[in-house]
Amino acid sequence: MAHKLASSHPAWNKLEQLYESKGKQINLTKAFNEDKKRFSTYSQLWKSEKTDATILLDYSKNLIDAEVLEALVQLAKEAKVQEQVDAMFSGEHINTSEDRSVLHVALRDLPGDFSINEPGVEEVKPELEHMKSFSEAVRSGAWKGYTGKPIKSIVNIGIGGSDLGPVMVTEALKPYAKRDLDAHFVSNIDGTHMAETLKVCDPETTLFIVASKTFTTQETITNATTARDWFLENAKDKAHVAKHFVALSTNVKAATDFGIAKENMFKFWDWVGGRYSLWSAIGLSIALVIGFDNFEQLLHGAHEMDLHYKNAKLEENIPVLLALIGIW
Ligand SMILES: O=P(O)(O)OC[C@H]1O[C@@H](O)[C@@H](O)[C@@H](O)[C@@H]1O
Repeated sequence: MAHKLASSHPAWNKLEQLYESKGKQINLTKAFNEDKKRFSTYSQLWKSEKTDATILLDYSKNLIDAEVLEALVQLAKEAKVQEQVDAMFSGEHINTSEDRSVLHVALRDLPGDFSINEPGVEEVKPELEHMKSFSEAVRSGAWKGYTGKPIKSIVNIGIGGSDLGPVMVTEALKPYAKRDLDAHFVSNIDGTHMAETLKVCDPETTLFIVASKTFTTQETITNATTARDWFLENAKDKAHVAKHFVALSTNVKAATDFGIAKENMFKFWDWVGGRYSLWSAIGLSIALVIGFDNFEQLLHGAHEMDLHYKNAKLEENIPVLLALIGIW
């Protein structure tokens, strides 16, 4: 599908005119005083159909009025947003720069609502099963380090999408965390980040998670090599690496060359963009910290929002409204 600049659509001109004629003078205090229903007009309560979760989207405090909102929705129509959404869910290659599908929504479609036909989608559930058995073994203490002790610290080594998503979710969901399992995230190429982390870790009880879609990212491979050298200084025998290093990657060959055992690899697919990868095997650190059942709940919640995004009309579509207001 050909992409056009947003500014090439007629609604863009309309928005520019609206901004000049009144948009830049919209005053919130005045707007609320003049319209007692402003909050209810420009807010939306989303309710889950499966749980008691609700999300209140309050966009009444943005500098918009009915005419601006209408022009923004018109822009979405002219840009064929709905068609693009449908193209994404049907596996079309909307990632035109890499000529790939964009199917992170398949990672959380556990009920199979979207019937996505793309190689790899059928592997999502077996991979989740692998994450479940592994994370449960580590959390219960059944998974033992090379001297027979249970794991006490995990260190996720990754950068960009292979770091930020898990960092954000484990922080946000801290109340669900297993408190006797320390989680560290090392992303920085500055050796201090790894050195300071290793100071508080014990090689006998530390699990390293090398998270890299490509497994070629310089920062991550450098940090992973530092971690492996540190580990082997203590453990001596390379055979022990299998108990302390796992890989999350689409590049099985490079992870094997690094020395990761096949059964310690958690894979995902090239249709998972880096910035959306926390829902894939990249989320292993999340499952370890909050437990696999909670990780699965996270996937279910995201899937419900995917259903809303796919099915709600543009005027009531929470992600679309937020994106449009972002443009304004
Ligand atoms: O997961 P890997 O392949 O190590 O990439 C890590 C990060 O690298 C950056 O350069 C960007 O491409 C990010 O989108 C990506 O998440």
